[in-house]
Amino acid sequence: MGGAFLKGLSETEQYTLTACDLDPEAREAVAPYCAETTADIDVAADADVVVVAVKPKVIRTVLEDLELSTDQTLLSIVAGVPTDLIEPYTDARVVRVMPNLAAETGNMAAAVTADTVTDEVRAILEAVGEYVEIDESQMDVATAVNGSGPAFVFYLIQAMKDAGVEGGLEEEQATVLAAQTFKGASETVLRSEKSIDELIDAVCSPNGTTIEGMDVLWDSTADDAVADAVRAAERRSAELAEERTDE
Ligand SMILES: NC(=O)C1=CN([C@@H]2O[C@H](COP(=O)(O)OP(=O)(O)OC[C@H]3O[C@@H](n4cnc5c(N)ncnc54)[C@H](O)[C@@H]3O)[C@@H](O)[C@H]2O)C=CC1
Ligand SMILES: O=C(O)[C@@H]1CCC=N1
Repeated sequence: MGGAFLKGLSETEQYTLTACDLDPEAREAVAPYCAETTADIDVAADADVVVVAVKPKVIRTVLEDLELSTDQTLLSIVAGVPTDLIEPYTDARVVRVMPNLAAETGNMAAAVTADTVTDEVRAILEAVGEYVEIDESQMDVATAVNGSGPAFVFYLIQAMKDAGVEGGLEEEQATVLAAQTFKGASETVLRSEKSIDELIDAVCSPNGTTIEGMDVLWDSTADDAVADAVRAAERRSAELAEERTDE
């Protein structure tokens, strides 16, 4: 996720980016997008904003090694680790963000804690996509919707693509048609003033093809399955917080 963030930010040419990772392969992978890559965490002392992008179980070690001052911002993208567990380890202002992998293409959906976000962080998030400001109590569900969400959408694109292949399309043709359809539909939802129900209605020509497919979906439990997936991810995000609290 840190690599996706770096790649997206590098495209904007607005930031001087330094990547710090213990793994040489990880450093090599992001080197084209950074001014510097290093294993030396002390470089963080020179940054205005320090993004912590390690796995939840590693964050404490990293926080113990980071020495930041009050004029710096520590932006944590670590799932399930609340601000109040991070703050005791640092003098920096702590802002919690749940990003997603689409940062890489400048299409990230992110959620950020409203009571700690600064204009500096807003500018970073805006540079690589769209963000919403939420209460930290909503972070677990946001983690499920937009953090884990890309995987759920990949799954749905695959289901649509597979149906296209089964109907006779080439694998590549079906992939382009399914993925571009998700992309176009997403743009429509973001830009249109119509509700999603009104948009569905606009695609359903009277006695046409879409209404036949929609009747199948409306009669199915597809929406329940999606909601169950979001709830399972949300539960796991809350569990991660509890596991951290236990330590
Ligand atoms: N993968 C995703 O789509 C998203 C991930 N996140 C969050 O981002 C964080 C990272 O997740 P991933 O990128 O999936 O994991 P990852 O395992 O791919 O990346 C973590 C990186 O941290 C490095 N690392 C481990 N210990 C370190 C240390 N002491 N100092 C410096 N670097 C160290 C590892 O070498 C690795 O390159 C997690 O907390 C996750 O919850 C949040 C939103 C989306
Ligand atoms: O699966 C995970 O735990 C991370 C957090 C959100 C997306 N990936």
